[in-house]
Amino acid sequence: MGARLIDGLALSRQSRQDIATRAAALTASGTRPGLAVILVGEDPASAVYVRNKVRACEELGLHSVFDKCPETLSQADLLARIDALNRDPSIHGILVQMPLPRHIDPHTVIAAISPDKDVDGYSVQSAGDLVCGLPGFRPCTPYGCMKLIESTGQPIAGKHAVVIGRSNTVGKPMALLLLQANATVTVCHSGTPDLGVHTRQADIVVVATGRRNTLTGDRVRPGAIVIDVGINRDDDGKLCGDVDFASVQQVAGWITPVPGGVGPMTITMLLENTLQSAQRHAAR
Ligand SMILES: Nc1nc(=O)c2c([nH]1)NC[C@@H]1CN(c3ccc(C(=O)N[C@@H](CCC(=O)O)C(=O)O)cc3)C=[N+]21
Repeated sequence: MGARLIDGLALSRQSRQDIATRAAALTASGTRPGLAVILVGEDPASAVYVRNKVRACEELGLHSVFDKCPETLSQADLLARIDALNRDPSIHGILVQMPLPRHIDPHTVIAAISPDKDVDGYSVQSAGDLVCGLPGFRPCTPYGCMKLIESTGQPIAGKHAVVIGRSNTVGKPMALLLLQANATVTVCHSGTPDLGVHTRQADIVVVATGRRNTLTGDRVRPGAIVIDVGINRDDDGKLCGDVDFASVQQVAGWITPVPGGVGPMTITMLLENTLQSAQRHAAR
């Protein structure tokens, strides 16, 4: 048997077609959605992701600005660049790629982005909107995970969901989105003594620890939906997730691959948030 694959590339392709159609309509009515991406430094993985984001904008007909800054950029200079983009009417979304060099404080940088251009959903305002169930920007990775889970056609309400990881960017917002969809939610983390006790009860497992082989088949309930947020390299240098795909795939009902699962949907939801921001801007 084996799990059915949740194809993040196929779902991305469908969703991006829909975003492109809505973006074209908004552009025709006078507002072309625009995204600014700031990269500080030379981290090779970050360079790949940022390039993918800018390319996705171009493919969908969105306006994009790519600001590539040297590793030595001062925090004051970064804040000045953000301030200019905050006031630029052609820009509806601002993304500062993480991680930042050590001399720059990420919280200060996120707080400098105008809350109505926070398409990453990283600001305290966006986090508060999510906690309170108000409309606002949802963080792209957990937002994409929700779309991947929904694409199975299985109901979320009433299900037991286990989130492994508690980061501000993935674990915490993921738990809140699942809660909003009426799942019963357990959050596990590095201080959880026995992960399997929880994951064996789960109808849905989202793994976001950044560690290979966090979840193995013996800790999965037969038929469960497994979403793998991780991006790691195995001993051969090949891209792999946080899930031991070979063993989990034999037990689970559905599973996302790495690559081709959560990654492409993260970028798709960034485009969706940018479009929504431009729509809100046009309505004002
Ligand atoms: N301000 C900010 N916003 C982010 O959204 C953000 C960030 N910083 N910092 C880093 C993480 C990571 N992230 C990814 C997005 C797409 C893929 C992606 O497309 N992955 C492809 C593979 C790409 C490859 O070949 O390496 C896939 O999974 O199929 C991966 C990772 C966004 N992040």
